[in-house]
Amino acid sequence: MTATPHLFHSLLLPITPYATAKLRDKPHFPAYGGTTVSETRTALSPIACAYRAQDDYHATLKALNSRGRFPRKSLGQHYMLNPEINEELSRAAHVKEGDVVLEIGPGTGSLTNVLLNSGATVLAIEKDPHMVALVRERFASTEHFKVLQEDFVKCHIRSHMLPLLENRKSLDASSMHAKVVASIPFNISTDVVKQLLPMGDIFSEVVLLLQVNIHNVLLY
Ligand SMILES: C[S@@+](CC[C@H](N)C(=O)[O-])C[C@H]1O[C@@H](n2cnc3c(N)ncnc32)[C@H](O)[C@@H]1O
Repeated sequence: MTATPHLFHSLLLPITPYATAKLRDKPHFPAYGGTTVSETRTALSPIACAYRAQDDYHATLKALNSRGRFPRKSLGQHYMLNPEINEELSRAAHVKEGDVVLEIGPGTGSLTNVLLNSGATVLAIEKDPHMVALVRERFASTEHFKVLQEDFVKCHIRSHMLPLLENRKSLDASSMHAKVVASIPFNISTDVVKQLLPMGDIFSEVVLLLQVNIHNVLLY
């Protein structure tokens, strides 16, 4: 079966309020500087605000500074400072409990955090070894996260995804497919799309945040 992946950019769904009750039941992942989400939540109310605040401008800067890192243009390191967009990306792919999600370039892990909180298992491919170390440490407490230090353009994504999906053969047909949700490095956008297009047998949903001009080039 071959399905054409869907690419979203400006077609993201309208922003809706957070499902705070759902978040309360989700596992808590360590945030930067040793603070845990649960600790942040007790200090702040409502819960949704604490959750949002975790990956804002200051948290991202703190995470990068903690490792002496600065965004590198050569790696397309533009970090998401608006947590609502990450929520939108996850929602556009209908990410739910039990899904297997491929993320390309997790960076500081802001989108990863949203995907894990939705109950997904996330396989992330990150080229920068410093960011690999950062997210590996951040999500060390969960078995639902794995990061590989690889160049996505060169990696054999099929061989990474198939074992994850094999484990789910006993489940219903919809769980035989994985999803891609990523805010991708702009400099490899075309290569990423070319690599994903023939993989409709593996991915049921592909939601990528693309630069506007690249989106146009791909459409016309
Ligand atoms: C646009 S940032 C997105 C970071 C994060 N998802 C966010 O929204 O804040 C792109 C990320 O992809 C990584 N990256 C760049 N080139 C890559 C490649 N060829 N393969 C895998 N990851 C790459 C960068 O190091 C960076 O972490």
